[in-house]
Amino acid sequence: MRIGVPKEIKVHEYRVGLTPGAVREYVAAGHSVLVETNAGAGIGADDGAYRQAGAVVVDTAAEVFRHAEMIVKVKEPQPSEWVQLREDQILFTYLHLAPDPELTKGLLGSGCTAIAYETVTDPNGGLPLLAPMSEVAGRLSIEAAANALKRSAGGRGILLGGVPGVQPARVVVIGGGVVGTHAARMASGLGAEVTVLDRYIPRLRELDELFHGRIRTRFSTIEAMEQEVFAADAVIGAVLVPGASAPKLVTREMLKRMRPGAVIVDVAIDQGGCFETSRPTTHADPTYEVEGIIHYCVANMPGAVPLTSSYALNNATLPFGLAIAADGLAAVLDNPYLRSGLNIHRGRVTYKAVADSLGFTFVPPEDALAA
Ligand SMILES: NC(=O)C1=CN([C@@H]2O[C@H](COP(=O)(O)OP(=O)(O)OC[C@H]3O[C@@H](n4cnc5c(N)ncnc54)[C@H](O)[C@@H]3O)[C@@H](O)[C@H]2O)C=CC1
Ligand SMILES: CC(=O)C(=O)O
Ligand SMILES: [Mg+2]
Repeated sequence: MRIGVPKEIKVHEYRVGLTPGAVREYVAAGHSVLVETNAGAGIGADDGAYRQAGAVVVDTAAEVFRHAEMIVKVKEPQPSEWVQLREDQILFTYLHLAPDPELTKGLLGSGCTAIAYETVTDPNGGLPLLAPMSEVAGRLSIEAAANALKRSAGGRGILLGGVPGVQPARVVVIGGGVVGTHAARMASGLGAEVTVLDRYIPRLRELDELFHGRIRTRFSTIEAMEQEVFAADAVIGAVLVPGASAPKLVTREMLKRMRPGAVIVDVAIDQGGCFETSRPTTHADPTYEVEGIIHYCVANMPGAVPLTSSYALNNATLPFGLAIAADGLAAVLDNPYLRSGLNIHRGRVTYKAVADSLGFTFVPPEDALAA
């Protein structure tokens, strides 16, 4: 198969769909790889490194989109990218369609087959292609909170870990999955007081074991949420209902009862965010204030640490990308992980939570692929 890797064009997005090492694996398996010039600049991989790995380096994204049978990216296609997609093409990348009707319509109109990293699902309900970036974003969320809490940034001026004799910050993490666990690990490691809210009790048990009592866990009810959020210095939004728009768990009214200068980091913003007042921001201008609360809502947090993130992402995507390259749509039909990753195929929405969120008719992947 001919694989194409355009340079990422989202604001301050420095990751790359394939590292030179991943290119080498595709080439070793008999595929050809087209890479846009400078696609790897953000991870210090120059065109020479890609050529050495066996890629053909081309001058423009247009050449990549014209010739490739499968496009491998990181972020959801931007408008100038989705207009270049076509019916016989496979797109393999993060999509986050539920909060994005324009992108969904664009992909439907292109006729392409779009497989979303974030809904590729293992037999236990785990999300193996989301997990590595959730690990990164969870860890970064505490750095973001620490920065925004500084007085010079508009925050309360509290140091996460405090110092001997002065109490540390209270960090509340809503959602104890991958993002939440890694946020809790960083925050407790820095000495903050950490509480994790989740509505899945087995997960709370696992966290209790994992942290040996160094964090508190609470079952997520409206009452628990209010008590924790009102007393928090920083709140991390880390919930997920796979593929669906995030539930709005903290309202604008609730912000009025929070501590002035407290910070919210809405990691779930890529699925629409779990705070009523969240709107996507970029690394160029990451924060804004509502009701005296600093909001950090960057939808591509791992893009800030592209070296770590690109390698972590490629480790996870490589076997699936190779399977698609080997067998095309047959791999998507046969492999249950990839079947659950299929979000769009030839003008149909094939992921139920996306269809439900946006009001489209859901067509099961098996039916869409058989048509
Ligand atoms: N902004 C960014 O750059 C990035 C954002 N993310 C996003 O972070 C979010 C979380 O991802 P993961 O941790 O991987 O998901 P996950 O599936 O591992 O964890 C989600 C957790 O939320 C819990 N949950 C669901 N509804 C809840 C509710 N109403 N109240 C309390 N808990 C609830 C679930 O029980 C689960 O434990 C996703 O939206 C993901 O796309 C991930 C990576 C980067
Ligand atoms: C998961 C995601 O949205 C990201 O890594 O940017
Ligand atoms: Mg997005």
